[in-house]
Order: sequence, then structure tokens, then C-alpha cells
Amino acid sequence: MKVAKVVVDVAVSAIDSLFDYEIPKQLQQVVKPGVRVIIPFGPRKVMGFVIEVTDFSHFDKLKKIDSVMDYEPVLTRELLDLSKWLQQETLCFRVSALQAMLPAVFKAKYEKEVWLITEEDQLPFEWQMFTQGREVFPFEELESAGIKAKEISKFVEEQLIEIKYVVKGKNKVKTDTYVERMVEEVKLIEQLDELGKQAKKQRNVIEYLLDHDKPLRLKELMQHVDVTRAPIKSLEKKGLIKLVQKEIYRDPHQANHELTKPLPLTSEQQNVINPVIDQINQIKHEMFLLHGVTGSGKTEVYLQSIDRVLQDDKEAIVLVPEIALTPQMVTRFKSRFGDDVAVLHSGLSTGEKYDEWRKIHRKEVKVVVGARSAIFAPFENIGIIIIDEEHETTYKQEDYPKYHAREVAKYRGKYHQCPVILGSATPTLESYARAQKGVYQLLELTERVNEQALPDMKIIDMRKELEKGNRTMFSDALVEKINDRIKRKEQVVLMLNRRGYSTFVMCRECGETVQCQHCDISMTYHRTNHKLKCHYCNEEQAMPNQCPECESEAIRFFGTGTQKVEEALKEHFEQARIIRMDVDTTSRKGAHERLLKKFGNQEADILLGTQMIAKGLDFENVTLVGVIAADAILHLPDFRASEKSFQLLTQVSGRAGRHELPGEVIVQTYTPEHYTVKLAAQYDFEGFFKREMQVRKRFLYPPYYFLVLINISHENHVKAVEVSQKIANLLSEQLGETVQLMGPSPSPMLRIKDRFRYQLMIKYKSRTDVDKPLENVLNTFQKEINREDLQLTVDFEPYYFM
Ligand SMILES: Nc1ncnc2c1ncn2[C@@H]1O[C@H](COP(=O)(O)OP(=O)(O)OP(=O)(O)O)[C@@H](O)[C@H]1O
Ligand SMILES: [Zn+2]
Ligand SMILES: [Zn+2]
Repeated sequence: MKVAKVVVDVAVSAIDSLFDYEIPKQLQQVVKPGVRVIIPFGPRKVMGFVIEVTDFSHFDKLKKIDSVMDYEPVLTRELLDLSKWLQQETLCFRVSALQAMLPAVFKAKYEKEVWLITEEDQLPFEWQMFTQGREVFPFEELESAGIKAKEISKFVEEQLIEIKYVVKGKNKVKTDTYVERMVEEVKLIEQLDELGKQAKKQRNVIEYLLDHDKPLRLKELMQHVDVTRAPIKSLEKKGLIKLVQKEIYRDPHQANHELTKPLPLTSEQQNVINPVIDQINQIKHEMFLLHGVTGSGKTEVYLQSIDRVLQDDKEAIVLVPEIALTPQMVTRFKSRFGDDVAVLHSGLSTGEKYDEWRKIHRKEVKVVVGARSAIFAPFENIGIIIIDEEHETTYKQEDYPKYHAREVAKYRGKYHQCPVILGSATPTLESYARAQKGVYQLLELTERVNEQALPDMKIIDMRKELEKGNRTMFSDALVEKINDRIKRKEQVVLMLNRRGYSTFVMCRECGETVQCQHCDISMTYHRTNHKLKCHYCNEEQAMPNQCPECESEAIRFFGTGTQKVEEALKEHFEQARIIRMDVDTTSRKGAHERLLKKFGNQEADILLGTQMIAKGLDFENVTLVGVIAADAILHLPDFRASEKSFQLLTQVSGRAGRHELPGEVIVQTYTPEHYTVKLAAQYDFEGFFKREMQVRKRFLYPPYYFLVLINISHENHVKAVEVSQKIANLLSEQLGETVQLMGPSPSPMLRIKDRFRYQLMIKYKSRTDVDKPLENVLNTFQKEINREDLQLTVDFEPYYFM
């Protein structure tokens, strides 16, 4: 008996293990690891992933697999194993891990279509009776014609047919008409002679065909030869050519990219790439941290490392943060590697994503450039993995499975014995500390390729502006410089750190904010009881009426939205053309790209935006970057607030003066004496690292300790508090001495979508100290999670504390 071990799509932890199912005879050739099946489960039919196929089972009465969903595996052996590791690492359901690796089309309701990828007469007679000249037909027809699954899968394997998934009414596989030659070249030349003078158009078509021996798009042919369909049809009747429907991939980035050649590397770049190439040659896994200032040519190093990998006929994965995945970025890869590149990001439609994924699955491309989930690209022969802007928090997934792409990259790098490069101008403290300890190999680029100095960064003290009587959001210096750029027809990038939302109070006269004594994070204002609270340790204090430092009464909430700034800009600079980029103006598909293109074409003087404009932009005419209020991030209730501010200031300043024209940066702040602002202005990453590490050590934060965050939420406030307290009690009984438990405390955003939210935080040194207690908690509350709408999430290496 053949038995399939299956992960069932039922998210209840108690049953989150493999189930044995008998494979009926007619499905035995089809059911393989990585294929999805439909199986009976209790009274229902559910979906499951086949993980293994064996010859026996410890159970004697097995239910049978009902049917298959896939006729070839959608996941590789490596990815199936990786899902197990993800489950253990992030404490998620195995099925969530498996699903996270597939494009969304597989989660939607879809139909299947059968595509012939060979001549019809290659198929057995019964099939021909049935296909009757069709190249595409609904899968259902195969089933109702009684064609066996075994046969279908055999033909898929032999590449006679292909099964494609089509979301109902949504993403029809796109087709176009192609012209194919049916006869040898000599035959065509013979025809040329035979055709009379009158058939000039037909002759032109044949001549064109002789020059182009690939299948041509009908449209293209008609355009180039300047003919109607008629002469082409005549040639088809003569049996010389054939018109066929072929699939075209939806490729939003399709454009004829002129191919670029590798640039001669600078000596710094050469020093950096050598050890990487060494590892590639030796087929060894190593984690590299590439620390290179903005504009130092990191991307060129990536491109040439990938080039080396492609020579070995291996594949490359490049992760880029979603918002940096601009057309500019894509073009750099496509114009180096042409059609070998697939692009995956959330801006694509479900259909487009599926098309890109299929190119990878069918090994039609060798390089994938994508956002976080591209780390699961189903390549089987990976030669390098690159994570650009490794400090970006978007590499951590906030939904289950709560994985970090860096850790998955490490897993796959080890599996394929290939190097992994983490690149950034501002690495995370975690990564830099690992590089210092030699866990990662550190590679450094200290100079810009164009030998321009990094732009001069000036800090403006907004308290002084207030003293002078300037109550606007723009300092005199910023106003003057913007006017100056508008006059010189150069461009300005203005950044506001956040859209509207703020939780902290600050004194506008002295810049003081209230910090928790135990946690070194800003206290959060709670409207309900007018108190300040630390949401890590739950310490509470009354909201002061005057500044504890300078006794000023100008102590209040902090924060302005982009829209307000835009209005103020219009008042100040009447003649300026402004583009605003934030979540509101970029939510529509393609809006992000369109706005950037407009700015690139110099159709605006000022680009105003949230941090989404800090990354990856490369416009030669930008000579001034302004940061409206550096404080908005500096005082987030998050232990990484300083680190994030440092990164952001460095990144955004990197947008100025990238080419011929020198750049300049203006940073407005109420706390100019803060070490983060000062060191960022000097581009002193090393100095910042040392200083910030002291803070992390003193308050037991990463990289000295690991964190795990437990979020509890319920519609009933009392219930949320009760459960949080119970969990805290349970944990404190089970956690050892070396582990610190903090909370429960209300989340900074106490209520979201009518749910009350609480959190607990654990600081630990070793996973073995926390795994068992956390599993116990999850098991204890599983019933309440299922029945009473309690939400309980466990988040290792958390980045989001709101
Ligand atoms: N060896 C080289 N010779 C000439 N030009 C180069 C070389 N390497 C890179 N460049 C050019 O220098 C500019 C900056 O390089 P690149 O964008 O790769 O830097 P980066 O470190 O990735 O920048 P950032 O981190 O700011 O995005 C680009 O225009 C690139 O084409
Ligand atoms: Zn004050
Ligand atoms: Zn605290």
C-alpha cells in the first residue's frame, strides 16, 4: 500500500502533525511530495500538502486521498523541509509556513486549464479525438472525459501538456497570435520564385520570415512588413506558415532594456568582491555583511557576483525592500541580465505574480529580484543570496509565519552551500555586532564611487527658531535654501518621518521628552486616564502640566501630517511645484512609480514624503534634502528608536549629490544635542554603534539579549487584562532565573478594530529557556483562542511594538 504523509489545512495546534492517507491506485503516479491534495477530514473535505510518500503506516485503517490539486509538485523537497524549520523557529502552524511559500493564486478559488505544449499528433488517439485542434481547454473536460490522473501527470512530466491555474474571472492566462514557419528555409526560397509579381505582399512577408527565424507576433509582422492579414492568411493556406495562440507573460516591467556591461571595479569594490567569489568557487556557505556608504557601488558588486554565479549555471535571489523596488532598481538588473530576471513584489496583480513565479518554477529565469517573500523562490540550484538594505524592518513578516527573511536566507545558504550577502550603509546593530565577532565576514566600502564627499549635513535647532519668533515648521535656513534651489532649477527632497500618528509628548522649548527609567523608551500618552505609561514594563506616571526640565508650559503632543506640510509649503513657496508621496497618494496601483517618474522628469521642484522616499532613489538633479522633524522617530516608544533615526538620516541624506552636483542636507530637530543626531550628521556609524551598544547592554536589549513579544487581544477589555495576567503568572512560574519577563502592559495603541491589546515581553539568552514555557502557554489557551475569539500571538525578534 502506498501512503502519503500529509499536512492538513486545519489550523489547530493539537493536530498540527502529519496525517497518513492511503493513495488510491489511480493516483499513485501523481501523488508526490510537494503536491497538494484534497482529503477527507472529519465530516469535511480539506486541502493538504503531501510531505512524504511511503510504503507503510503505523495505523491500519486509513482514509483515502480524494483527488489531487496539482499534477506536478508546487514545492521542492528543500522548501518542504524548510517549512518544518519555520514552524519550530516561529511557533506557527506548518500549513501557514507552506502557504507562505506560494503565490496568492494558490490560496484563491481557481480553475485549471490544460495547455498543449506540443503538436497535437504527439498525443494518443483518444486525446486527439477529444482536444480536436484546441490548444487550450478547461481542465474539467479532461475529468469528465474520464482521462486518468496517471496519464495526465505523465504527459505533464513529458512536457506534452501544462496545467495552469486561473483565478475565476480574474487572471486569464494572456495570449497573443504568433506566426510560425512550417517548412524549411529552402522551401520558402522556392516559393519566392514561384509567387508572381502580383503577390508582392506575400513575397515581402516571406522575405521577412527568412530574416527572422523565431516565432513572430502577428501584430509585429504586420507592422514591420506593413501588410494586412490577407497575404498572411494566403500563406497559411499554402501550408507555409501557421497562426498559433501562445501565452504571453504579463510583465509590467517589460521594456527593451539596453544591455549594460559590467563596470571596471574600483579597487575597494574589487577587495570586497574577492572573498565572495572565493566562496562561490569553493561552493561554500558564508554570511557576508557588506557595509558600504550610500553611493559606494554596492549594487555593482551584487551584479558582478551574480554574473559569476550565472556562469556556473546557478541561480540568484536578490531581496530589496518593497519601497526600494522602483523601476530604476528593476532596470539595473534587467539591463544586466535581460530576460533571465523575474521580479516579485506586492505591486503586481495576483496574475502577474503568478506569471513571475511560474518563470522561476519552470526555470525560465535565473535571477529573482523581489521583496521579502521572494526568499522562497523555488530555485533548486542557488549560487548566491543577496539582501540589500539589510536593516529594513520589512524583512520581518508581521503575519504568521513571523519569519525574518535574513534567517531564511541563512537556512537556504547553508542548504545550497552558497554565500549570503547582507548589504547596507547602516547595518543593524545585530548584524554589525555579529560581524565584529566574526560570525559574519565584514566587507567595507568607505567611499562614494564618484569620489564626491557625502553631502554636508547641517543641524537646525528648532527651539532657537521658536525663540526668534518663527512659529512655522520651516527654519529660516531651510526656507532660504529651498528658494535658492528653485531659482537654480535644482530639486529638493523633503522628508517627514511619519504620517500624523504620534504617541509622545515633548517640550517645544527645551526638547525634553519623558522617558521610562527602566526601559529607556519614551512614555506613551494615554488619553483615557490622561497618564503616561511605559508599554514595556507598565510603569505609569501623571501627565505633567509643565516641562519637568525647564518648567515651560509648551509641553504637548508632537506630530504633523504630510498634508499639513504640503499646505504650508504652498503658502511659503507659491511658485514651487510639489509632489506629495505618502500612503494616501500612493495607494493606487502604479501611483508610486508615476510620481517618481514625474519627479525624475523634473516636473516638480519639491518631493515631499514619508520615509518611503528615503530609499534607493537616484536623481541627479537633487541637491538639497530636508528633514522636517527628526524627533518624530527618535521618540517612538521602541528601543530601536535611535537606531532607526540614525538609519533614516543616513539613507535620506544619501539621496543628495549622487552625481555631478554637490548635495546638502538640513535636519531640523528640537534635540540637536542627542548623540544620534550628532553622529548621523558626521556619518559616524562606528561611533554610533559603540554608543548605542552601551545602551543596549545596560537595558538588556538585542544584540545582548533576544526578545520575544507576546500580544494578547480581546473585544472584552476585562477579559484581555485577565488573560494577560494569567499568562504572565504561568510564565513566571516556568521561566528560569536568567530570563526577564516584563508586563503585561497595554500596547501603545490600546484599541484597534474594537479589540483591546496587551503585551508581554521576555528578554532571554537561549531559546531553550523559553521554548517549553511558551508552548505550554499556547496549548493552555488554545481552546479559548478557538472558541472565545481570544487572539494570542508570539513574536520572536519583534520589530513592531505598537
Ligand atoms: N566601478 C564603477 N565604475 C563606475 N561607476 C560605478 C561603479 N560602480 C558603481 N558605479 C555607479 O555609481 C553609482 C552608485 O552606485 P550604486 O547605486 O551601486 O551604489 P549603492 O552603494 O548601491 O548606493 P545606495 O546604497 O545609495 O543605493 C551608480 O550610478 C553606479 O552606476
Ligand atoms: Zn522644557
Ligand atoms: Zn519601562
